[in-house]
This record gives sequence, structure tokens and C-alpha cells, in this order.
Amino acid sequence: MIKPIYKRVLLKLSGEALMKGNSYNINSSVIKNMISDIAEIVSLGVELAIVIGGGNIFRGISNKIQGIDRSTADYMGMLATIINSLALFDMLNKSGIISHVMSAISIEKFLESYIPLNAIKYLEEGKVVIFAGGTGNPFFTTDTAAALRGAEIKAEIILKATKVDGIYNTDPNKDLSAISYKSITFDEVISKRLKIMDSTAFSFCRDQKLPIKVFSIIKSGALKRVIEGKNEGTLVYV
Ligand SMILES: Nc1ncnc2c1ncn2[C@@H]1O[C@H](COP(=O)(O)OP(=O)(O)OP(=O)(O)O)[C@@H](O)[C@H]1O
Ligand SMILES: O=c1ccn([C@@H]2O[C@H](COP(=O)(O)O)[C@@H](O)[C@H]2O)c(=O)[nH]1
Repeated sequence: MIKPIYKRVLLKLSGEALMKGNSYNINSSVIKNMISDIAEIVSLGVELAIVIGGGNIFRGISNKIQGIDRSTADYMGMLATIINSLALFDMLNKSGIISHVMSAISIEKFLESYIPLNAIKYLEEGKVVIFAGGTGNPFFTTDTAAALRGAEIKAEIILKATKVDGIYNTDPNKDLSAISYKSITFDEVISKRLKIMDSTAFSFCRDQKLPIKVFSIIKSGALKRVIEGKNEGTLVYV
């Protein structure tokens, strides 16, 4: 029996990774793959909270509409994260993984509001908790929401599952000669302005001494390998 090295984690799932190709949507086969990875770690007894981005819906819209105020656009982005969270919630429950969605923006009709103590209770009961609606504030991102929620529920680490397999010295999607890091300090990642996560999230995690692991959401089994402490992705540490 494999022993996980973490008891409680906050998994940040890329919104953009939910789409296939360049069509801004939710691809159910991509979600199914995510769910089988999630099922593996839940079965190991890991307490799992999730924040999912909204890029797959929001960037498609914002690319087309111009002249909207930043804060209005940001609320649209937060609503996009709620749509993704509901899709994930529905498919997790259908796969037999009991989950709850808690939203930073109140939509009483069908969403529970974010209450930290209730979230912790669910986690202790072995249920997956999805934090929707980002931080609830414009001018932020779901990376920052993941950092905030992770600290509040006392997660041991933020696991950023994204479209690249770690942090590089430059964007690997733009520069084929980019070199990857196995580990890097928060000070370095911030001073080098590496754009894999926003600097607010990095600074907050540094101050809270909350490590981050960046790894590929596409690579099958990568999440389990991270949970087992195997060589996977990039660790950001204090
Ligand atoms: N130094 C770097 N190392 C690795 N990736 C980088 C770096 N700089 C920029 N990137 C880019 O950052 C992207 C990941 O950030 P992005 O905000 O798009 O993803 P996400 O948070 O996973 O998505 P979403 O916002 O939809 O949730 C990668 O796909 C990569 O192209
Ligand atoms: O706390 C938050 C979280 C998100 N937003 C807006 O939503 C989009 C989508 O989130 P991603 O993290 O980029 O996937 C983001 O670009 C913001 O516009 C927000 O305002 N506050």
C-alpha cells in the first residue's frame, strides 16, 4: 500500500486545460481523466480541496468582447469558475466521489457559501471540497484563491496542475530551449518574474510558508506521483 506524503492538499486545476484544442468549452473526456487521477489519491486517504480556473470559458468570451470594465469582466471570470466547479462536482459525484461546492459569491438557490469550518468538516469526513468563485473579489485570480483557501484549511501544499510539466526559466510554450527547475525558492521565482502563477499568489504562499508543486495536468498519473513524493514537476519552497 502506497503511503501519501501529504494528509491534506489544495489542488488548483487549470481551467484552460478543460478545453480540447482552441475551442473554449468544457470537454467531458478531459474532466473524466482528471477524475480518475483524483479518485486515485482520494482512495489513498488524502483530504482533497480543489480550486478550478475559468480560462476555458472566460478567455473565450473576453477575447471577443471589448470595452467592458475590468471589475465587470472579473466577475464574469469568477462566474466561469462556478460553471467549471459545477461540472466537476457533478461528474465527481457520478463517479462515487462525494463532493461539495462552496462558493465565494453567494448563489443561494443552488450553491453553499464558503464557510471555512464547514469545509474542514467535509474534508475530515473524506469528502472532496471544491471552492468556486475565486476569492470573490475582482483583480485577483484563482491561483490567489487557491493560496488563500489552502492556507485557511491548513493544507500542507498547493498542487498546481497545469498545461506544462513544471516551472522553466522562460515560458516553454514560447521558447523550446527553456530549462526546467526541479525546485526553486519563492524569492527566486518572484525576482525572476516567472509567469507560471501570479506574483500575489507566490508572495502570499511565501509569507505563509506554504509550498507549491507545479506539474502537468495532462500527464496521466502525475498527481499520484506528486502525492507519493516521487520526482515530478517543480517544487517552490521558502
Ligand atoms: N516560466 C514559466 N514556466 C512554465 N510555464 C510558464 C512560464 N511562464 C509562462 N508560462 C505559461 O504559463 C501557463 C500556465 O499559466 P496559466 O495561467 O495559463 O494556467 P492555469 O492557471 O493553469 O490556467 P487557468 O488560468 O485557466 O486556470 C503555461 O501554459 C505556460 O505557457
Ligand atoms: O478571485 C478571483 C478569481 C478570478 N477572477 C477572474 O476570473 C478569471 C478566471 O480565473 P483564472 O484564475 O484566470 O482562471 C480571472 O482572469 C479574473 O478575471 C477574479 O477576478 N478574482
